[in-house]
This record gives sequence, C-alpha cells and structure tokens, in this order.
Amino acid sequence: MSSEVEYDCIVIGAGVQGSFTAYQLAKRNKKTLLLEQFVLPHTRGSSHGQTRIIRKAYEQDFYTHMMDESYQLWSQLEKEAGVKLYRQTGLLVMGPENSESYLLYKNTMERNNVPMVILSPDKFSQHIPNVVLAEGDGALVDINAGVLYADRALKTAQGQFQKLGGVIRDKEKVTDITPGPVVTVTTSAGVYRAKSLVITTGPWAKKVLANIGLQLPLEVVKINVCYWKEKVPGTYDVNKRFPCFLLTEGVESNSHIYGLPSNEYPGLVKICYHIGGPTDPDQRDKQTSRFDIDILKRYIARCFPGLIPDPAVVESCMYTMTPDSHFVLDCHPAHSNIVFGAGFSGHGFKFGPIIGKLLCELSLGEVPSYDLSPFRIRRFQENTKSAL
Ligand SMILES: Cc1cc2nc3c(=O)[nH]c(=O)nc-3n(C[C@H](O)[C@H](O)[C@H](O)COP(=O)(O)OP(=O)(O)OC[C@H]3O[C@@H](n4cnc5c(N)ncnc54)[C@H](O)[C@@H]3O)c2cc1C
Ligand SMILES: O=C(O)[C@@H]1CCCC=N1
Repeated sequence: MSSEVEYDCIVIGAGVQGSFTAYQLAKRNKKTLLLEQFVLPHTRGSSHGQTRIIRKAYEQDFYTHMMDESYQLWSQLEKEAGVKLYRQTGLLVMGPENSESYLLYKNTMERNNVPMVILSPDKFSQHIPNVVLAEGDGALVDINAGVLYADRALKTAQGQFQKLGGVIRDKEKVTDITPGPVVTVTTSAGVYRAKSLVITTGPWAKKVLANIGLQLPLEVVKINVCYWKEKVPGTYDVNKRFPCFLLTEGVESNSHIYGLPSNEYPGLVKICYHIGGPTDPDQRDKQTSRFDIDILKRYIARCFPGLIPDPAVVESCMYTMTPDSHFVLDCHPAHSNIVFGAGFSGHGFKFGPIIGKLLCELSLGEVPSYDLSPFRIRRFQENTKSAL
C-alpha cells in the first residue's frame, strides 16, 4: 500500500522523545506522522512504567539550564490537557562529601540557584529517619525535584498530538528509509513521504541509523526495575513525603543507585541500579544477569532498615548508553532534513518536552534554542566509522 499524502515531517518511534517531538511539530502546524513498531501502549522500549524522576540536580550546567524550561513545558502540558503529571517530592542526593561527583552536584546547584537544603548528619537522621547515611557521605535535597507519571505523560503527549491533527500509526515497523529532499519511509504496512524525518527509536537507534550510513557508539543495556517491600507499610510512602534519591558516583557498592518513594504499588519502593547488562533490544528477555540485584540487596540491607532486602517485583526496561552518558541530538551530516535523538543514557525522560522542542527546531532547519555541542555526533568522530 502506498500513501499519496506528503507529510511535513515523519517521526519514527513513539517513546517519550518521539511523542513530544510529534506534539511540538503539530503545535507548529506541521502535518506530522508518528510511526511506532508496536501496538501502543507497550512495555518493550525505554519509556514505559508509572514513574520517573524529575530534577535539576545535575553534575553539568547544561542539563540544569535545560531543566528550567523543561519544568515550564511539563506544567504547560498539565494545564493544556487538564492532567497531573508531576508530583513534588524533593530529591535526596547522597555521596562521599569530598568526592568529585558529589561536589559537582552541589556546586552546579549552588551556581544555578537551584533551591536546595544541605543536611548535616544530625539533620539527616531527624528528617530522614529510615535511611542510614553512609559514614563520610554528604546529603543535600533538590527541593523542587519529584516524580513524573510516565505512562500518563506519554499518553497525554500522544493525545494532544492527535487533538492537533497529528496521525499515529502503530504496529508499523520502519523497514527502509530513502533520503532525499523528500524522504521516503517504508514500513511493514505502507510507504510514506515527508519533507523531513526525525528518528527517535530508543534502543533500536543504532540499527535504524546504520541503515542510513551512521555508525554510532550506542550500547543497549537491560535494567532490572526492582520494587522492595516495606516492613511497615507507609514508611517510605510518597504521601509521607519520602523523597526520590540518588547516590552519586563513588565506590561500586554505594553508588549508581537511585530510588523513588512508594507510590504505584502500595507498600513497594522502587530502587534500581543505574548499570545493566548489554542486550539486543529484540532479545531483551534473554539477558538474565542479576549482578545489580545483588548490589542492591547489600545496599538495602545496610541503608534501608525498613525494607525487606529481597525484591518483591522485578520488571524490565532498557537504557541506550553513549560513552559519555550525554544525549545524541543532531542532523545527518549528508542529509540535513534527517534528524535524530538517541542515547538518552537512562536519564532522558524529564527532558522529553525540551528534546521535542529541539528536534522540532532541527527538523525545521531552525537554530536550536540551546547549544547542542555536548550532544553532537562529532564528539564520537575519532571512534566513529561512518560509511559517508
Ligand atoms: C528503568 C528506567 C528508569 C529510568 N529513570 C529515569 C528517570 O528517573 N528520569 C529520567 O529522566 N529518565 C529516566 N529513564 C530514562 C528515560 O526513560 C529514557 O531516556 C527515555 O524513555 C528514552 O525515550 P526514547 O523515546 O528515546 O526511547 P523509547 O521509549 O524506547 O522509544 C523508542 C520507540 O521507537 C520505537 N521503534 C524502534 N524502532 C522502530 C522502527 N524501526 N519502526 C517504528 N518504531 C520503532 C520503539 O518501539 C519505541 O517505542 C529511565 C529509564 C529506565 C529504563
Ligand atoms: O534520570 C534520573 O533522574 C534517574 C536517576 C538517576 C539515574 C538515572 N535516572
């Protein structure tokens, strides 16, 4: 089946980044088609699940700056759609007080006037009685951080896109892309044409981009999404104002761990390890490594006395990592009307609205609202083999 319609833009991949890009394009009155390989909603990529952390606490200024506008766009979407997508909980940042990583968080927040509280060990045990602060660790709270309702956010962005006249076609896997002034996209069910193309295929980005001559150093890992049972229900509950938390980089057994208060599954707290085992996105369930769960068990036994240190629920999700953990946002070097957002390295959800705006700007040939140099593919050039 061949389609007669020529779109202004086709977006491939209806995860958080593709859905927000499509929504931004439709807001700009661009005739837009959003293609998704699976029936929506699905749980096979990176954007599913009930919750994600939103925060301004970062090691780098550029993320903290982008989050200013991202918070505004989240709030705008809540108002437009009449739904609640964000709940303020605060984010507790813990790490060795004099370590490079902890100080980077603290200094970035201070420099950018991010509202925060520093907790001395005494204050810590007073305010967060059910967590043990490791010896020598500092603790601070990013006050406006919180939880985003992820599944609801995705549904809302897609719904608003459709209300603006956007077209979503799910269960249509893109099998071929022919670049040109008008790009031709072939799927399992049809052929479509557009003036520009945005590729936001998450864990499948490496494969899809290879088809248009780009070899990017992206690695897909499977994350075990673990939920831990409270010994006394309510101890770490969102309604009791328990915050999200993250451990900054440090020694293995006490870093790369993050968590969210008990919320989506009453009595269960989501605590995960930020490093996973490599996987092919089409073979995710064959990756059965549990090294992360052993690390988490030891940490929880040591620092969360109110939790049973054995996961009650384990779900699956995937990260697409870049070597420096920074995103990839760029145009194809030989075809400026093909743009892509990839490699969100396990921290891209909170930026959804701003990534959507940036990819929309790139696809329209506009100067992007932020300096994209940390995200351009030329940073990989020494290690990147391009067929171009
Ligand atoms: C366990 C976990 C916890 C996280 N926690 C946080 C957090 O607290 N805060 C935060 O900000 N971020 C967090 N993240 C990261 C965030 O969720 C991701 O960065 C984000 O979801 C990536 O979105 P995406 O749109 O790039 O990818 P995806 O959501 O995977 O979307 C890509 C889509 O493209 C589709 N697709 C692929 N190939 C094709 C094709 N050929 N044809 C058609 N469609 C195709 C896929 O099916 C998929 O739907 C977390 C991620 C995980 C896994
Ligand atoms: O992006 C986030 O905030 C979370 C927590 C830290 C590790 C990754 N995702």
